[in-house]
Amino acid sequence: MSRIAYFGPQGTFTEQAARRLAPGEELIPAETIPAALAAVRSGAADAACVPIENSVEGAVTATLDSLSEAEPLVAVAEVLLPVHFSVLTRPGTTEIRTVASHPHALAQVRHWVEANLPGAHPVATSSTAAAAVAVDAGEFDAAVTAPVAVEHYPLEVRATEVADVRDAKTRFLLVRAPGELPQPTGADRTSIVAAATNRTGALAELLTELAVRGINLTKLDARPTRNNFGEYRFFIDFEGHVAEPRIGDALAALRRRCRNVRFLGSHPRADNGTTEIEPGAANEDFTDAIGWVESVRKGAQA
Ligand SMILES: O=C(O)C(=O)Cc1ccccc1
Repeated sequence: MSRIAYFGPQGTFTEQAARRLAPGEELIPAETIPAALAAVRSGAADAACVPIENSVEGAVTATLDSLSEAEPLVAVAEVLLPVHFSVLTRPGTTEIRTVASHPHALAQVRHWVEANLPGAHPVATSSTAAAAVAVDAGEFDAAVTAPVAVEHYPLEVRATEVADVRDAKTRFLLVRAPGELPQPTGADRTSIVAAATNRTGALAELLTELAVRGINLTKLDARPTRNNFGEYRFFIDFEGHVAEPRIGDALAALRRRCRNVRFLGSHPRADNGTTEIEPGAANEDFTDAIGWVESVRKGAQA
């Protein structure tokens, strides 16, 4: 059985994602996202499940930052979960003055809280389930949690299906130490983090390397390197798998162009997205073109 570290404690959305991505495996809760990833780096876990992107709040920056630091890890699978919340209190609570949750959850229920719990103060906790733990301990009055949290903590459900934005979704990754990659499926996602050189047009050049090969971006985030003010790393997701000639060609170009490129994985997409390929940018076009250059070099044809 594999050991899967996940961003816990029990009852987080990430635990639900881990159950979907690694059914039947041993799940080990970690208190923070960096701790879940550190468990893989130290060998305490075989893989980790972490949130990466939310349809309302955007990137989960703790995940981006931890993936760009320390030993490289690669994403091997992803799952997309619908996100709506339950509001839990200690049984018998009459007055709600504080509402605790993960910042991504608080951001997604702000209007609901204003309308339904006027005057209640939002308080950030490390995860939605950590908010349930804190409410159970009497630290706060209400927790905004995943629906499953009530099965783990002795709290009462005050509201369900709470969400300012309907159909919000969060994408979660299963991350491992580098090793054998998942096979390409034809509907894959590749992720990298690149440090562009610090000069005019560097990011545009980097993106052009993808654009000229007809590669469709699915996400772009910038995060500070934390070393020099104004210096950023770019986290780029795009359609395709590194095993494909067109993607390999683009990665080789980025490797030439950038100060540093880290490969963060190629794996099947969970959003049923199709891969758009521009005319002249299909794998066969790349293979054919490379073959043609080789034959020109050998003097076989011009
Ligand atoms: O705190 C959790 O339950 C998480 O897994 C992170 C999160 C928070 C809000 C929406 C989706 C995921």
